[in-house]
Amino acid sequence: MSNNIKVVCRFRPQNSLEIREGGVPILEIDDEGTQLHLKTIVDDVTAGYNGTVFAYGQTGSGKTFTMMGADIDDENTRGIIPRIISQIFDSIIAAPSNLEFTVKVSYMEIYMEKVRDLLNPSMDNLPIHEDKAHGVYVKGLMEVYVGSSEDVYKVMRNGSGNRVVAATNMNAESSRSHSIVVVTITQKNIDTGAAKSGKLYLVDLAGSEKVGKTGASGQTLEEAKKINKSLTALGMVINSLTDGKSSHVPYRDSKLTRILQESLGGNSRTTLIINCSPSSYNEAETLSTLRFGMRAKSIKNKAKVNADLSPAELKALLKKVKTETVTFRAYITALEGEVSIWRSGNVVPEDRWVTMDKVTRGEFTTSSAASSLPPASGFKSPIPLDDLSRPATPAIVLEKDEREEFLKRENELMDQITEKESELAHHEKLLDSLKEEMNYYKEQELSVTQENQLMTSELSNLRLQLQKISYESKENSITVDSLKEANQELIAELEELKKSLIEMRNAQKEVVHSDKEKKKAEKMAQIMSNFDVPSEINEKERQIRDALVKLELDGNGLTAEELVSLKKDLTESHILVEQHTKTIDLLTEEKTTIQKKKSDLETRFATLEQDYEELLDKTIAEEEAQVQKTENIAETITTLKSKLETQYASKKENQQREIEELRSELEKKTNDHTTLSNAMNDLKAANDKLQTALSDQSFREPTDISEKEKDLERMRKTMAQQLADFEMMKKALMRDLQGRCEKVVELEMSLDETREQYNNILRASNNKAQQKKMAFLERNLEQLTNVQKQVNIYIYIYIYICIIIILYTKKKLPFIKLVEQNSSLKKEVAVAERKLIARNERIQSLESLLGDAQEKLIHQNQKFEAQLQAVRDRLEQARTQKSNQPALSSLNFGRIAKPLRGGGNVVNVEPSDADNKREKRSSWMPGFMNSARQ
Ligand SMILES: Nc1ncnc2c1ncn2[C@@H]1O[C@H](COP(=O)(O)OP(=O)(O)OP(=O)(O)O)[C@@H](O)[C@H]1O
Repeated sequence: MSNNIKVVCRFRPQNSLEIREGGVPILEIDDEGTQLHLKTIVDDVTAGYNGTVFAYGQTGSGKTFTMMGADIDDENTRGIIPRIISQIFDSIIAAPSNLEFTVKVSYMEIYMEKVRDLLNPSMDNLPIHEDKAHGVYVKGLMEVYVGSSEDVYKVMRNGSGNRVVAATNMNAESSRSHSIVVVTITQKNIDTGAAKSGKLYLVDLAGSEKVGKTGASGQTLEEAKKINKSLTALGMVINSLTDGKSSHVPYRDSKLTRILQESLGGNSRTTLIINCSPSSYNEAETLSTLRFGMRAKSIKNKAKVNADLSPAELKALLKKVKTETVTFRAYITALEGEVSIWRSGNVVPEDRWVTMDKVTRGEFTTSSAASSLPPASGFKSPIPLDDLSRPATPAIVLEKDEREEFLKRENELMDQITEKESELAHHEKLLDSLKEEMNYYKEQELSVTQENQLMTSELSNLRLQLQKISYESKENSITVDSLKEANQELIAELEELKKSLIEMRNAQKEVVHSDKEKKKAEKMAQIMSNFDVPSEINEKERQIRDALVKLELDGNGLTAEELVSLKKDLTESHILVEQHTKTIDLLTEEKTTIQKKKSDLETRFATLEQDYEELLDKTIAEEEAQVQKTENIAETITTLKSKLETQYASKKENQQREIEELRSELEKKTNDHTTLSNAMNDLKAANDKLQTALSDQSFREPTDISEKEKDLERMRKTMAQQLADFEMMKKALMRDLQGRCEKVVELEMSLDETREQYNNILRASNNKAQQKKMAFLERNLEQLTNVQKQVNIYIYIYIYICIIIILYTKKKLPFIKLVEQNSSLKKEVAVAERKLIARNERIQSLESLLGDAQEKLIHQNQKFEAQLQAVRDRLEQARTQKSNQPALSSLNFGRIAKPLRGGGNVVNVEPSDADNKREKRSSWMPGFMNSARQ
């Protein structure tokens, strides 16, 4: 019984894009035209018919919205598929209780012209097979047993998550594939054993696209091309089915049409939903879609119940077939008999012509048929040998065996094609990964090249630097040499300066010495003027001498008493003189001590002077060092200053103390001198007295003159002796005094000198001045450094010119020139050799560095490759695991068949019962991990 494809149309409201593009609604739908009931198709499928519902339309027209709905869990917005599923289970519940149902669900998509199992996405290129028992089916597609709508929803949620969608200008979530949900319902009458099975294809097609509108590019564009190509193939199939002329229907032109072969002109009750946009913006597409629907509407399908007969029915059928066979055999035999008569040239009267009716009525017996001739070759049975309920592919009529053979061969070829495709895809992937790898290596190579270039430039920079440094070092060594020479010159100059300084100092010393002498003389004169004692002594002496002379002249003038007293006086004088002598001794001792002290002081002074000299030298040396270092100048100066201050203070203190001591000694001496002068005065007075007494005596007692004369002579001699001694002592004392005074003057002058020197040092060590000096010296040094080369060059030029002049005069220029050139060349060669050695060393080190870097790179590459390989292995492993345990972890319920009993009872399959039942239904076996057809 033929049945036309039902076509319904759904218009969605205008979307924001259409409104933005100025689209306006181009149709009106009345209230009654808004509802669609698809319960009939559900009943058909549960009754054993195949059914198909598919949505067709341009992209964004609402196909997915129609088929799946906005929300599968929302009663109001869920689409046709969940509603149909729900109705299927409602129908099962409503069915008689002697009917047992099983429901299986598969979910696939055709993406980029490859069949991909959405419940086991690793299977992304499944082959399409066809055989007599199953018709067209996808080999290896997972089928999940479900027991309720919820189970189906779960499966669908799972599968929908694996669908390929992408955003286009026309749809934020555009399906890039045709998705097909297959629900297989098997019904078994437990009373009769009769079974029926119906397949429901719920198809959400990918939308046809105008690339200009969708803005597809890259992968999306590739997808669009494939989508449009398969939709064109669908259109061609529909055209072929409906134009009434085509003998061939191109189902095999696309995977979509091949899978939907039964739905289009075959064993299926099909409903096509046309999804359209109401907007003028998509007017052309809407019209085209509507035309597609119109054409599809005229496709005639031949749906039949897919029944598995019960044993009784099969027996009856067998009996019937056997009877028919006997009849046909008799008919054939009768016909063959007739044919043989005709062939032998005889004529068979018309009333004897063999007909089926006559055979059925028994007019021709089997025995008579058996005696007839065998059938002629090329004889073909008029009985249709194939089940023509399914569209014949290929169109040419084939023998049953041939057709089976053809399908078998086709299946094999399909497997091979799929295998090749998978292989191709694998190779493409490999190619992609290799390309990626190659790109990576290219990048690496680029980076390495860049690095190499960098390193090369670095190397050349380093070489340049090396050359520069070696050149600079050479220059520096020359500079050092010239500086050394300059230094030596300066040292010599310094020596000369020192010498001249010493000379000047000596001259100055001499001048100072003469000045000193003068000053000394002046001072001495001044001091000595204070010591005018000798005149007094001389006076006394003169008086004594006069008295003596007088005594000599008037020898008898003294009395005995006078003489005694004179003697007494003389004795006293003698004692006094002795005392004075002692005092003089003491003074001499003191003088010695003072002299010693003086020498000590002189030594100390000399030491101080030496210290000063050393200090001065040290200061100069330090200054020189400071000039070189220009560091810690202030500190050094401060230290130096403080040192000098301390030294000066201590020196000053010592000298002050010494002066004080000398002054006190001088005072003491002055006191001594005063005492001595007093004693002299006393002595003078005593002498006077003595003279007086002597003069008196000379008048009164002229007797015993000779004795007295003798005594007097002795006394005179003694006194003269004493006087001589005294004079000597006086002279010595005066010398001593003079020496001391000289010393004092010298010390005072030395003190002045030291002070002056100290002031000089202070002036020299003055911070500001020192800093200025330092700055000056620094400037000098800088200038010296700056002009060093020039100076050196000038010096060299000068020396060279001098040498040339000298040599020229000696007429040895050419030879010397050669020698010079030779030596300079030798030097250059030596420098070049050294440079070369250094450069080679540097190159070697850089090469080793480069080698290291390359090694590192190779190592990294190897590491990366190993990592990549490991990742690949892991990926491969994961894929294998996934394919071995296909997506069932989330779909555990699908591993075992869930028979449902009509009336709403779920068949309670206890393990043992189930085993018993499974003996009858191999597809329900517990070990049935993947119910896909193999
Ligand atoms: N009847 C409708 N009422 C309200 N909105 C709708 C309707 N039909 C579709 N839409 C909305 O239009 C947009 C596109 O719908 P959908 O994704 O179903 O289109 P499609 O035909 O499947 O597109 P494609 O072929 O690109 O996959 C969605 O946002 C959807 O919610």
